[in-house]
Amino acid sequence: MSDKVQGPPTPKIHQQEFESADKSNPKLQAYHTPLLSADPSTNKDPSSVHPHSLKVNTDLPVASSQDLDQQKTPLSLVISSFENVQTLPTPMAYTPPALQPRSPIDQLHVTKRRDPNRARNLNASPVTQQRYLSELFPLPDSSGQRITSLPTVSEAATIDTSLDEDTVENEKPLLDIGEDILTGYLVDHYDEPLYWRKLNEIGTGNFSTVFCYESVDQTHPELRQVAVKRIKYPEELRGNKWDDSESKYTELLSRLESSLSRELSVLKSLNHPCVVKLFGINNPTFLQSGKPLKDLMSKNRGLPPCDMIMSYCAGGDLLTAAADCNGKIEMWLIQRIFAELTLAVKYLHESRVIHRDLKLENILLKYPLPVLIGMKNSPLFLQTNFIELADFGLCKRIEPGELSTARCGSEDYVSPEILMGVPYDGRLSDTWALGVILYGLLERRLPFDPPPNATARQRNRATAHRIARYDWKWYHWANTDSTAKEIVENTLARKTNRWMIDNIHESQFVKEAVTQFAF
Ligand SMILES: Nc1ncnc2c1ncn2[C@@H]1O[C@H](COP(=O)(O)OP(=O)(O)OP(=O)(O)O)[C@@H](O)[C@H]1O
Repeated sequence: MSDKVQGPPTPKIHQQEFESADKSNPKLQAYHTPLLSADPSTNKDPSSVHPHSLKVNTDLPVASSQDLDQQKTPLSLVISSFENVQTLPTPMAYTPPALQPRSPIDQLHVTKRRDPNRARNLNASPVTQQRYLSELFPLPDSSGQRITSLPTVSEAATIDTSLDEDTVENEKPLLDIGEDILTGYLVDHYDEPLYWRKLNEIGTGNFSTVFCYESVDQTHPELRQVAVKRIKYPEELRGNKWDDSESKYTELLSRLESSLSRELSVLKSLNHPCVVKLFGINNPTFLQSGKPLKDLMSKNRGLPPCDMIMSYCAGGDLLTAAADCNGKIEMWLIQRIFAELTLAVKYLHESRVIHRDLKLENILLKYPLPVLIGMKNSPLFLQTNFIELADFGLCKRIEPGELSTARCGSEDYVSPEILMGVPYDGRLSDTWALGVILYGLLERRLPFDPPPNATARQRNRATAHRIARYDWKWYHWANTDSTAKEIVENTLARKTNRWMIDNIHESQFVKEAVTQFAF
């Protein structure tokens, strides 16, 4: 059904000059931040722009070049190969009007982040950027500040509201047994608290900091080590400084609440070996209430922490793992990882969930890469999954045939139709991102990076520009055959011809691996 929806013609994109943070170093390549726009009333908060973000003016459907001329930020210093990855893309961040003076344009920022050090806990400072998106329909003028995920009206979370007020009233007080001890409750077992001890920080994203915890009593083998994803609340909502009678805060709070509830409710409903598991939560209200933040705030005077207790992936994320070995991952392992990823996405799509943020950073390895490689000759090889797909902060439940409008995702992985702001089939945008991932693993660079040996002009061209023109090609694999190539060629393609997840699943490359799995 969605294929019948025609996108606009390929946009004309004007390339303009930008400022370089270090013009003296020819090795530094710029990642480009396209300026997109959806709501003419939207303005940008200059303080919200990540210092490493780069904006390049593009003539995409909604922003005039004159407006875009006014926007300049420092370069993102990125080397677009795994050898020297410094930052990689961050999801699009949308800045609602907030209290800023109104500007003639509205914007959707695609910001950069991704320092592989973040996953190695090398004092990576949490990035203050926020994820997200713009909507095709206008946001209320009162919607303030930069916020996490912005659910749309049509994307409201599916929450179990059956318990609501009573549950909240009768909830047991949390035990306070030291700041390194986490009290948590398993999903649907909210009467029995369990305890974990903090070990270390294992990752940080725009919306959360992730820690490794070990179980205090060690009774449940599966729960011995867990990842605890602690939600970072938007600065504006931290502490008790804000005035909850002000509509801009109320709006921000309800968007945050809706987004968080959606992520939790989807995660709670999923059960697949290749998808990260939500074991529990530090406070049952987050899973039980239809309005957890408001309920908890009224009791706590301020936002209480939200700690999601999840399955732990000791190998960290695939981007960092690939960077650690300069992207040199053997073909059998690429095939294995990609086949598992295909199973995960197939499961999601069959469960009517779209992920919308598929990328190397969100593919977690169950064990460190050398351990996985060592498992090749072990009996466990086919019996255990190697990856888990994580970060459901932008996911959405869809109805059959439903098109989405929220413009969200991460710069290098975003499909042309999302970029152009037309209603899109989220399943096809997910398979586009799968094509980007597989290309990245094969070529050790992302498909819409400036080409190797790029001219200055090519380097300056925005990623969005290349995406909108389907401008990618093979380099390492130009003269070599592989069954993997057909997947990339059929996913980094126009939506009318693009493969769905079942096509990928049926491809020789994936089928060969999947038919051997015993998990
Ligand atoms: N279950 C886990 N096991 C091990 N590491 C994890 C786990 N979950 C997350 N991490 C690490 O923490 C990082 C951030 O997690 P996640 O992507 O869920 O956070 P986020 O704030 O939603 O990020 P983003 O800014 O991409 O939206 C991951 O890239 C990964 O390195």
